[in-house]
Amino acid sequence: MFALRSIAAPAQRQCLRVAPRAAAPFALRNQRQYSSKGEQVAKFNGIKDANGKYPVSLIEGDGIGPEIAVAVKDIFAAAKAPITWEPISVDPIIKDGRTAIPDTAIESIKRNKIALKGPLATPIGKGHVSLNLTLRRTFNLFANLRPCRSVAGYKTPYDDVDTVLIRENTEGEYSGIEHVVVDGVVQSIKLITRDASERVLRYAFQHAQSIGRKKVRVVHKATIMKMSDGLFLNVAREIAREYPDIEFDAELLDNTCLKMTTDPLPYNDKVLVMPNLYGDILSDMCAGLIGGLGLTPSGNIGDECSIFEAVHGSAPDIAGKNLANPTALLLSSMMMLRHMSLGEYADRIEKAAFATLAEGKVLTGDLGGKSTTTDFASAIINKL
Ligand SMILES: NC(=O)C1=CN([C@@H]2O[C@H](COP(=O)(O)OP(=O)(O)OC[C@H]3O[C@@H](n4cnc5c(N)ncnc54)[C@H](O)[C@@H]3O)[C@@H](O)[C@H]2O)C=CC1
Ligand SMILES: O=C(O)CCC(=O)C(=O)O
Ligand SMILES: [Mg+2]
Repeated sequence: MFALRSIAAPAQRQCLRVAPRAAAPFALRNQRQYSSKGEQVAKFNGIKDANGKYPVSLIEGDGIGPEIAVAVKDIFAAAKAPITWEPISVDPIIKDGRTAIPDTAIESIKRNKIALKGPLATPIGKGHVSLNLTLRRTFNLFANLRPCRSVAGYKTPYDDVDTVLIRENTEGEYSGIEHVVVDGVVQSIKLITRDASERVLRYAFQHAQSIGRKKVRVVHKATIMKMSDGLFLNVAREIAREYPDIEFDAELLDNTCLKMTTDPLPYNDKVLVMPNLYGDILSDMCAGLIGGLGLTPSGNIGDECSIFEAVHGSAPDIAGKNLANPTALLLSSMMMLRHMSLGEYADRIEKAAFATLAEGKVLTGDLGGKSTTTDFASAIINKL
């Protein structure tokens, strides 16, 4: 039925028209929400504005960010989603010698309790600390939820991929604690704490329950990082005892990479949870299994507020050319709508987006098409 496309040979990719996959939307549907301490908390409790709409802080971001943000805004407007965008700038400032985001941005996100974010570029080797990390730390967004599902109509060597990856989001290898020991010798500290491990692991078990998965797997390298990954793994074993109905096991990261790229389907019944950098890398790898970074969403989940963003970065190689695929940010905004209990809008928009992808007539270059970001957004709007 499908023309086989090779991830390694994008030039030979073709699209076929197929019926859209039955509505099986991204995570957070029927989501129970929990605090980092594991208590069930009230659903999203943002306050509507005078027009009866929820204000959402919007960080358009760098590179392709503004282009894909316009696409999402146009689609939301066409779907009459009850959202008022509140654009904010997170241009870095230095506060007490550290990279920080401006107070106006912090106030906006705290007030609205929710934000949609485009990609933010990080300078290499020098300059400010990653603003993505700064946001996650500032708002204590302790879990990064990264689901990845095959898209009907876009054929890759792997059919029906449906992985759910949860990444510790505030410490680990991303701590950025580095110093020069002596000239030519630097040290970088991977910080793992019991507290941060507990809250993300508990979230992983609760998320597994809420989406009906019976298995949680920790991905680690405690053979080598015996103390840091060892602590994460030990905490996982402790938390697992609180969830006797969920099967728990652990796997070494390198083995996970091998197995997922050989046959990802055995991962479809599991929730994977892991320290920060492993989740960063594995989530890009998973995107590769289904057709690339243009397709994968994510949510940074915290107790007070949550920020939704694509897995991808600012894509400087295609920025400013109207070539980017807005699907990843759009699906992130669907996760956001479901988080806000606005699932009926998410269902409608998602159906139109998946139908457009499945039809294969209007696709961006990353999926083998020739259409622009704007054309793709218009095609979705036409289906709404
Ligand atoms: N959460 C965030 O804001 C993230 C930010 N970054 C930052 O982004 C910058 C660029 O990083 P890269 O390594 O180039 O990774 P990237 O994710 O920006 O791009 C990797 C490749 O995927 C393609 N791609 C990404 N998103 C796409 C989309 N929506 N449609 C079509 N193609 C897409 C790009 O064209 C590029 O070939 C860096 O400064 C990095 O620090 C990287 C990852 C996440
Ligand atoms: O902050 C950055 O520069 C990279 C972030 C990243 O790769 C991610 O969140 O997946
Ligand atoms: Mg990444």
